[in-house]
Amino acid sequence: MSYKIFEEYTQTYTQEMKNSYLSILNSVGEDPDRAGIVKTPERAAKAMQFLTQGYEMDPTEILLSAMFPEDYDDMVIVKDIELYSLCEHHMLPFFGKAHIAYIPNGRIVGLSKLPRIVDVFARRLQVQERLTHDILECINQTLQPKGVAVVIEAYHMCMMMRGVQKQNSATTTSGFRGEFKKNETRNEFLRLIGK
Ligand SMILES: Nc1nc2c(ncn2[C@@H]2O[C@H](COP(=O)(O)OP(=O)(O)OP(=O)(O)O)[C@@H](O)[C@H]2O)c(=O)[nH]1
Ligand SMILES: [Zn+2]
Repeated sequence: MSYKIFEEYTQTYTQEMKNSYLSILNSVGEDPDRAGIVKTPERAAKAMQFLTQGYEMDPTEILLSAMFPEDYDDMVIVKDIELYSLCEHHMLPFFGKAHIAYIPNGRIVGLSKLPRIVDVFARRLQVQERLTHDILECINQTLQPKGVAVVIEAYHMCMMMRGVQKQNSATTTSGFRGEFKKNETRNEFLRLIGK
């Protein structure tokens, strides 16, 4: 897509979202012309575009852009990667941390690319289980390591500020492929991330 077409597409999309937020303001009983919120439909549209920008990004391309041949074949762990996503049921935030490990199979990946792909998948409407598997499968299929593991711990605002209203219940999801299916390897990873 050329820059000009992309700009037009973004502007159309912003305008559509702006109108939607305008009608939400009306629906909640607000006066959309009130000074404090007159620009809110546009701000909210831009915020939502930011929070869902992952649909426009290609995580495979990100990993492929920084893969290097290397003989290291022990565990690589990047832990405590903060994430912010939106649950697809209520479009309310869920947030927490991802921990990722892999065992290289002749090549390594630039470390920053792991948090980058977490963001690509987190900045879409998600459920925590799918987010975990999206990250896991992307690394498994693109890097083809000897093993890969992903653990996500998150708090869901839809369970905190509404609905069941539980403030301290974190949800943990995990996925393991290859070598991490073995208890010994999996336990080493869980110990190193403090679980
Ligand atoms: N499995 C899973 N469920 C989620 C996630 N985020 C939100 N949910 C749940 O999605 C469910 C949607 O259930 P519904 O009964 O259709 O919606 P609801 O009436 O708003 O449910 P309550 O939240 O219980 O009030 C709720 O149980 C949420 O807690 C997630 O990442 N994974
Ligand atoms: Zn929800």
